[in-house]
Amino acid sequence: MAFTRIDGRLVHWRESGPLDAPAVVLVNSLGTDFRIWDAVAAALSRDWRVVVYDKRGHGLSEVPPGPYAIADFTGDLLALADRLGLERFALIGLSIGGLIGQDLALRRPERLTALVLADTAPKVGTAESWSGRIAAVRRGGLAAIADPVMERWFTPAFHSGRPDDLAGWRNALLRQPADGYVATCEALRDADLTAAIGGIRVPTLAVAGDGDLSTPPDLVRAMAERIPGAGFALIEGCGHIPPVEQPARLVALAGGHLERYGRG
Ligand SMILES: O=C(O)CC1=CCC(=O)O1
Repeated sequence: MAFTRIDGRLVHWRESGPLDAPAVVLVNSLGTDFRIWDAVAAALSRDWRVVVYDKRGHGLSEVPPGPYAIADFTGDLLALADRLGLERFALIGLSIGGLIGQDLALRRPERLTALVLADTAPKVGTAESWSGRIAAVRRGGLAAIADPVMERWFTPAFHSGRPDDLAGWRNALLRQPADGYVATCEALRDADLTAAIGGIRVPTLAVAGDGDLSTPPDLVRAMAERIPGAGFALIEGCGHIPPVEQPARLVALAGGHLERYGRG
């Protein structure tokens, strides 16, 4: 693990795999830090230079005052890529991480070799749902929303079959900075790339957990249908967080897409 300052703000990041291999950056969802990628990074780092990082407001990275916008996260990612000397890279983005990937593909397509959009959409949730969540966290902290979030993150089979893992990931959510969480919800509340994503020209694969309650498969499929040439694949037995619930299946799908396009 490593820390670096970008624009004066501390960023927590880690890389693995051969430094001379083509690069892939893994971009997190709301309320998670880069530990969700451990199994995926371990598998991909056999062939790829894998970079993970805690986006602003999360994990051990700094929590600048909100509200944030998707463009802020995109700028942070580009600045980190510049610092690490990644001229071009593939991106696997989960949920808001996928929104950041869509935004980057629209703003700076020349920086991306390939895009994997996992459990995401050009617009996630509604203004009302985000406002409700923001108010709940401001009142009661992350504990106020942890149970319904766990229902969305993981399938009933995960809840019943892996209770200790469930408790651990619930702890991971509870320990995210509440101010950073709220500021990120504000970015999600305000983001709508629906009209823009038809302009994406980066080779894209969309994947969705069949049991995802946050960005259900039909929403993810509809996004793929708007992006020229994008593929779509379903991950069975999976909620909103495939790198935790079905890492091997995500690696198989994303790895295939990276092999095809990510070496460019
Ligand atoms: O917390 C959730 O509902 C899941 C989620 C929505 C956007 C994101 O990044 O995660």
